[in-house]
Amino acid sequence: MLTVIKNLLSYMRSYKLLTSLFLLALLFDLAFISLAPLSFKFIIDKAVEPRDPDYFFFILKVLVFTGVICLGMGILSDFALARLHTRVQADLHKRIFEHIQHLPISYFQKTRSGDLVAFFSIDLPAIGRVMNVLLTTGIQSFFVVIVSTVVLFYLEWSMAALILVGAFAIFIGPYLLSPRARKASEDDLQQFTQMTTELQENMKAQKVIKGYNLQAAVIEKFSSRLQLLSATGYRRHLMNQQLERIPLISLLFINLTIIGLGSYLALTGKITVGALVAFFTMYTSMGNSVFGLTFVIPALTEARVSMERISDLLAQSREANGQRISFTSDTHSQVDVQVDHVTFGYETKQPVLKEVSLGIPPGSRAAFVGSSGSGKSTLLQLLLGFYDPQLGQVKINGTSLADWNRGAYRERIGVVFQENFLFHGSIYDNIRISQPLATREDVIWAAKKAEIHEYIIGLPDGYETMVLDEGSNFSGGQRQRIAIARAILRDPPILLLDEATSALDPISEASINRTFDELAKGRTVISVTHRLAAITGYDQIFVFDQGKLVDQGSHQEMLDRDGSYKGLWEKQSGLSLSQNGQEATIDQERLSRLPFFQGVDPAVLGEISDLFQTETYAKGQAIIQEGDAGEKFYLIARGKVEITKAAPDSDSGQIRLAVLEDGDHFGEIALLENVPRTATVTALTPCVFLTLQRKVLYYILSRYPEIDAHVKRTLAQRRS
Ligand SMILES: Nc1ncnc2c1ncn2[C@@H]1O[C@H](COP(=O)(O)OP(=O)(O)OP(=O)(O)O)[C@@H](O)[C@H]1O
Repeated sequence: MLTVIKNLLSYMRSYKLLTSLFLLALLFDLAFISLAPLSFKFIIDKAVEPRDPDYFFFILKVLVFTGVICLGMGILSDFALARLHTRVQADLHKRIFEHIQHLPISYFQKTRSGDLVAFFSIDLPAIGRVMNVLLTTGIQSFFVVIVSTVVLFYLEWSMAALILVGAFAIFIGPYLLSPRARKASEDDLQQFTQMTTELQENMKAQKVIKGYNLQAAVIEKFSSRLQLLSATGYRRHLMNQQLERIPLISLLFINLTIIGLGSYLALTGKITVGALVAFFTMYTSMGNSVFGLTFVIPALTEARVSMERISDLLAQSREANGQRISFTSDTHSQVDVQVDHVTFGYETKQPVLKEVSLGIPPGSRAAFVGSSGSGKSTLLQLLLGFYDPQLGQVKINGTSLADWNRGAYRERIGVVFQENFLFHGSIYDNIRISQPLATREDVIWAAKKAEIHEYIIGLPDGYETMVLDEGSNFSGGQRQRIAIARAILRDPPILLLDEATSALDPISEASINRTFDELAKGRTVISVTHRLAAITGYDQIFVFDQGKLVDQGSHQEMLDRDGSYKGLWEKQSGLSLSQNGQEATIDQERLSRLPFFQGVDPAVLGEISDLFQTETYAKGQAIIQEGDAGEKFYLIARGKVEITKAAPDSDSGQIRLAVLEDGDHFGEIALLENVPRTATVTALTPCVFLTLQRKVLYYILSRYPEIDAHVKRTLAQRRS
């Protein structure tokens, strides 16, 4: 209880005047409430029994006069409390929100969103409640109990002493129960935040849930969650009921004792009738106050849990922020990036980047390429200062990023992520967010560069069109273009692109890449991409494999070197897309590099390449479902897919086996025989595939028995 009061006082510290006004007004109010019952003693003993009307009216006038003053004071205290309450709540909301904004990205990755929401939906209201209850019922009851106790001792000490013993019993029960009650509150809160996290996830996952017909499974999972929540909720309610019930039983016991003893004392003439009536009235008022106090206890227990959660949050370290260096206007276009022996892992013992060193001179264009999961995006996030390396350092213009003022540094960065968040608000505001000083013309200029202007002005509300639900009323490509417009509008000296065109169709992609080329002049551009054709003109390409930098140089230099880049390039070459991105083709040479077609006559390969069909899939769409019949082979002409398998324990969902991208293939066993698919394949970005049906392939091969045998043998070997 003391901790809660101490915390409340610290929240109210900034409002000393308002708090003093409230307490003063409350004091008047309370003085009247607690002393009014004493008037019975004077009315009965000095006016009613001696039949003295003058004295009676005198007391009545005093009562009315002080009553009116106290009523006014009571109203004043209500106003003061309302203001105090809202200001303290607003302060706490702001303080928590502000603190959350400065927490490192890693905090958000390990914290469930339900927990964050609960700070605002559960903890702050609990603090608000206890503040109200303590400052009204709490203080009032406490004050009345103290004054009444003194007056009761003055009226009749023996009965007052009995009440004190009873009061001890009233409080000792809840005191002993409170650790269990607190634990019950904590458990319930934890279950509640887990439920809200699941609920939020469920809302976002509706397409996947419906696409995979998972309704029954998620309802069942949610029901189990609700059962756990009901169990903790039941325990919490029961505890709170008991906290209120135990004092009531003690109160009943005291009532009975006092009635018996009081009447006996009056009967034997040890106290006057006036004193007895005053005693009972006073005692009743005290009893009500004690009763009021019993309501304070559950509120205190809840608030204590919430205050602990909030102070844990506020104790979380903020993002490291060097104070020394920030950009000056003359360094605007001079950003030199050095990565110096950097080792980093999200989990300290599992490095995702190992001893990476590279340099990107000012005004140059660099690309990070490599297989999925090789650490490209992670390095980009280190360049953004989202994480700090465990070993080595990232240097910007020769100074370690740790010494930069991160806010000032990031203000000079334009970044386009793979997934770009759009805020609830107009398209105009969503673009302008990167440059609050931008004029309407600037915003339109950026939108034109990002090739989204024409689309926006075609909408009924144009730039004022509202973005709903994180941008669900726009396509992935449109969202990406809005994000590109944002980055362009910022006019930054350093542009970071993380698969910035992954959601665009090939024509738009080529055209946006030309815009980026144009924008690159005088800036440092760092692009993470798996689409090598887009970066052949870059000054430097860095190739990553399993967290290591394995090759670097220009496109041509690395092709000449026959290193890992050449392998990546060859995988993607020989596949082309029509301008509209709807038709893909594969050339003979590329086909001959597929393991099971190696050594096959070029003429036959020519025939086979004509048999491939183009299939397109939207992001999130299932291409193959585990268990389905397999009759097709897939080659990714463009896009990225995820291969997953149901976990052996059906509750754990899907296990990710691999991520494949441009030039990769899957499903070749289907060319051999119709066996059920052993995994599920889902499009992570919009995808274009070249597909080959077993029946169609075998129709061709049937004309070439030798080749037929060779292909079947190689496929069978690959299967084993
Ligand atoms: N927030 C995270 N917490 C833990 N591990 C992560 C996190 N983000 C990425 N990883 C892991 O770090 C490794 C490198 O991931 P990263 O995203 O940097 O690879 P990438 O080369 O950019 O891949 P992609 O092309 O698929 O985006 C992967 O094994 C990935 O699972």
